Amino acid sequence: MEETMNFAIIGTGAVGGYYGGLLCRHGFEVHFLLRGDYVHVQEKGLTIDSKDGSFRLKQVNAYCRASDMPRCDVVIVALKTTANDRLAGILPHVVKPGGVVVALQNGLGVEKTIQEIVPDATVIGGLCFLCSNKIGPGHIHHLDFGSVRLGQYRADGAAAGITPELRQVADAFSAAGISVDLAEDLALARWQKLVWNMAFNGVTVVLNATTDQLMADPSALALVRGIMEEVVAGARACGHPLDENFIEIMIAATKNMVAYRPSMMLDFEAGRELEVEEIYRLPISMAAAAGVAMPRSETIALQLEFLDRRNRG
Ligand SMILES: NC(=O)C1=CN([C@@H]2O[C@H](COP(=O)(O)OP(=O)(O)OC[C@H]3O[C@@H](n4cnc5c(N)ncnc54)[C@H](OP(=O)(O)O)[C@@H]3O)[C@@H](O)[C@H]2O)C=CC1
Ligand SMILES: CC(C)(CO)C(=O)C(=O)O
Repeated sequence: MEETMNFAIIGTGAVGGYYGGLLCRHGFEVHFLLRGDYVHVQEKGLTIDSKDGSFRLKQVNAYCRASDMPRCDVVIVALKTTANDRLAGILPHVVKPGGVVVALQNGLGVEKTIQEIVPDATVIGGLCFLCSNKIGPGHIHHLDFGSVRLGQYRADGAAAGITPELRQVADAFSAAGISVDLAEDLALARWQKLVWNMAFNGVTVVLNATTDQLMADPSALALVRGIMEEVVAGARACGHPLDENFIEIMIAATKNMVAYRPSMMLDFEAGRELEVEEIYRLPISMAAAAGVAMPRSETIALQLEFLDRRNRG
């Protein structure tokens, strides 16, 4: 499959536009599904401003209807999770029999949703360590980082190990210049990423402060740390043994990071719906079912829901 592997990008925004753009630039056949930017991208292509080297793709395969797209070997889902209710009308049209779907999204539960829609597909989860933003029609600004951790989904939540499909997708990403590492246990990797996302995505919105401002203030840092402790406890109760010193690793990494607005803060500022369900509600309810309460995270989730409703009228 590798030589002729073709890709569909479902949601050509900060993540889909960036990684899809890199795959396309490398020479892979890539088909982009768009919404608001369709006419612009069909006429003018995609522009990627990147700290690793900017580039323009003058002509791309652009679509506004999934039913017009060819079936692809690898379908990359890069919608906001708030749009995942659209996937049932999209994926059955674009996934080749025996194909692979890669969910490049934050939070929990996204692979389960996808597997239920396309039961015969191999489903892979992708965790993006990326700072990217769509700043105009077909115009992506990649600010920092860019690596992806890929792991294969299993419905029972057990570690799937490193499968041939996982390697094939990783090889294609690497060939396109994307830094990839492989997770033997996708569920563990998703909880690890939540340690950062549950602490920073919501708190930056609620306190209207960037990551560096939170790190510099003892009260905000105590809140961040407290949420991280809850996530580690929740993960452990759900059978994913996160190490206690993982928190210190995340804190140290954030201290060394540039002042940053996580994707949820960017969504809030742009008036977009917040990904509260997958980043907060699902982990909180899974931890509760396993006997662990997450009171700080619950409070942040309630505040986010209020702010989100008010923000979007
Ligand atoms: N941005 C980042 O740096 C990071 C993001 N993530 C995660 O990645 C995921 C994707 O986020 P991101 O790329 O930032 O989001 P964006 O909002 O930038 O991109 C999503 C794209 O999906 C498009 N879209 C929405 N609904 C449809 C539809 N029905 N049909 C076709 N296209 C549609 C949107 O179109 P339109 O342009 O019309 O709105 C938009 O361009 C999220 O889960 C996020 O949390 C994770 C790490 C970092
Ligand atoms: C961790 C980070 C910042 C990406 O690297 C992220 O997941 C987000 O912005 O939501």
